[in-house]
Amino acid sequence: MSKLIAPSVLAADFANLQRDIEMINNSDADWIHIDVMDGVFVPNISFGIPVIKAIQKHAKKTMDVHLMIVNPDQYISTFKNIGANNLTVHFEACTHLHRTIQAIQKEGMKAGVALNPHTPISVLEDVIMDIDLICLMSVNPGFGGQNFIENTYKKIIQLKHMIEQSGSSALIEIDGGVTDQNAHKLISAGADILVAGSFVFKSQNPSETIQNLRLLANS
Ligand SMILES: O=C(CO)[C@@H](O)[C@H](O)COP(=O)(O)O
Repeated sequence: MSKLIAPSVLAADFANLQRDIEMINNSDADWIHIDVMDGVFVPNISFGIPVIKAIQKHAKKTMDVHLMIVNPDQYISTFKNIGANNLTVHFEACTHLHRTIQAIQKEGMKAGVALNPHTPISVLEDVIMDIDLICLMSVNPGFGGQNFIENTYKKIIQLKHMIEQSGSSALIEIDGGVTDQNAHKLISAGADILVAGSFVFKSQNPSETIQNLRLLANS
């Protein structure tokens, strides 16, 4: 399977959101990554339902929605209705994680589980067969533009091993501090999807940057 690039619109220009979504549509990007932050689970607030509805009107790529919120269960059908294809919740925010995964899949979406940098991958042992996507946070969630945490490589290797041993088909997504300096190494360690916000949107030519990341990921 070819490796996927998911630009994170957290770093887009919100005053020109349609332009930036169309840039993603016309680029080599595979998914569009959408970060929802509630100011409770993480110390920042990003955007919510009305903005995602506006994104849906223009987005032509898979909408990969990452919830950094407490009580995600109460919004699952709402996110389905506004176009989410993948819905990722945080392990640290879910009391009944298995129930949450089932509820997401029942709505016809792919279910993802995200782990904060301090959370060991061993917490996924009993749900690994049930999830479609694991998002390893390679920065502390809440903000774009942070430095990549090097310990992530070790976690990718451990997770890849767990996936192979179990026979799970879950994909590994890396989120935070992804650049052209670490993209190839992340894929070599076992990553399947790279989320990149600042590196794409703060570059001179975001479309070319996406193309370059995709080449590096698949080289
Ligand atoms: O979830 C998050 C941050 O909490 C990410 O999706 C960021 O949007 C990644 O941004 P960069 O580190 O690539 O700027």
